[in-house]
Amino acid sequence: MGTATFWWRARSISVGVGSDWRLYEARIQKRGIVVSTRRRSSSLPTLIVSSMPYEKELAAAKKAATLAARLCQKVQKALLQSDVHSKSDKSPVTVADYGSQALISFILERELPSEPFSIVAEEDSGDLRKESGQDTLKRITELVNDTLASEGSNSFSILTTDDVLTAIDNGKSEGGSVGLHWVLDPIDGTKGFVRGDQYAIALGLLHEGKVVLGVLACPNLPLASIGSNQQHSSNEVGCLFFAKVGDGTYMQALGGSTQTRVHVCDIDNPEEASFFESFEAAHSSHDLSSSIAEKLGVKAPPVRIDSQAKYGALSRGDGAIYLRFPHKGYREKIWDHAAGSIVVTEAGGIVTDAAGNPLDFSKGKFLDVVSGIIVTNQKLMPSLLRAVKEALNEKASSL
Ligand SMILES: Nc1ncnc2c1ncn2[C@@H]1O[C@H](COP(=O)(O)O)[C@@H](OP(=O)(O)O)[C@H]1O
Ligand SMILES: [Mg+2]
Ligand SMILES: [Mg+2]
Ligand SMILES: [Mg+2]
Repeated sequence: MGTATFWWRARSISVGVGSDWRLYEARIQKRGIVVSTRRRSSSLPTLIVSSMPYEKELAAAKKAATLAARLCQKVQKALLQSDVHSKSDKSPVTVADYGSQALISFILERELPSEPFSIVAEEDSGDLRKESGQDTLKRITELVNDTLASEGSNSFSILTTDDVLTAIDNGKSEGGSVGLHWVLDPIDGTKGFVRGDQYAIALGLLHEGKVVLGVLACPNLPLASIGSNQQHSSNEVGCLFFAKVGDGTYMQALGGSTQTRVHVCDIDNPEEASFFESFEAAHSSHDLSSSIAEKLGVKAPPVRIDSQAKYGALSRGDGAIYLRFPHKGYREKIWDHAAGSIVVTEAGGIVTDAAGNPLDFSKGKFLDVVSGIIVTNQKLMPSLLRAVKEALNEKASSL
């Protein structure tokens, strides 16, 4: 008889019976749990169970977001007026938006062939299927193929215009509280992108309605801190933030390989804190956030930048607070917060609505929040919540 042995490591459990497992091995991989059975011809079985949750999903997401960032950088450099389209909500949608969505959808499906594939994404192919969209569709297809060719593999696929439409429309999933769903904003901060400022490629993964991993590619974000009063000799830009549930948040240079673990700042005195908000006053009330900042005693002026780059910057301690108060009637979408929120929470921060409730990503594409979204570290959250409540009450009584 063989002996039974248990090994415990940080994230794996191995149960072994017997000592020689050279002759047979079968692996079943399901939802990040690797189960291996190994036996030798004399039939002593060995069962190894190790948990590496979402490891391959994270690798695929980083690859997809990095390539999409390359595509977006190319377009932003050569941004032509004709690349800007108008959708019913009047937000500019660029060739890069569609190209990024098609590329990410294609790469995720290619890299994870054994998994059921579902993406909740911002764009759909409606306009590109019209006669008037044909030139744009050709341009997108060329861009996607050029980017795939730049991946360096000899056997890259060449996508047709139909393949591109199909890849974009993979993003029609409704999400929800059951199973695995990718959540994609192919360019978050489209207005910043068109202006030549900050934007992000934001990709998250939901499992049973909870965000379990997130990747944020921020091609124009400096690698050095952007907090107020910071001066750095390096002006290198391009950051990739990524986080997996229980594993912390990391940052690396886009296209680089050295990763650094990041943490939110540990300031507990609001007078030393600085805060982020949207560049666009139409997306978030600047008046309300300045009233909150005043109540808290924040001295520094707001840092206004576009996109989920704010979550990334906060996760590495560039600023202490992010305030977002959309104007009446606006409903938040999950792709604007899924990746950013896990990047911050895994770095030690807290993301809630204005009433202190955690964000609920399990209800489909909308993210219904009370009044707005607030983000900060553990120490500042109680006083921030008090200031938010006071400012909202004052606003309500002045109406
Ligand atoms: N009226 C509004 N209020 C709040 N958010 C809005 C808005 N109109 C658009 N947005 C969202 O704000 C996002 C940009 O965030 P930020 O203001 O932090 O830069 C946009 O993402 P897209 O650029 O992906 O469309 C869009 O989803
Ligand atoms: Mg948009
Ligand atoms: Mg967005
Ligand atoms: Mg977008």
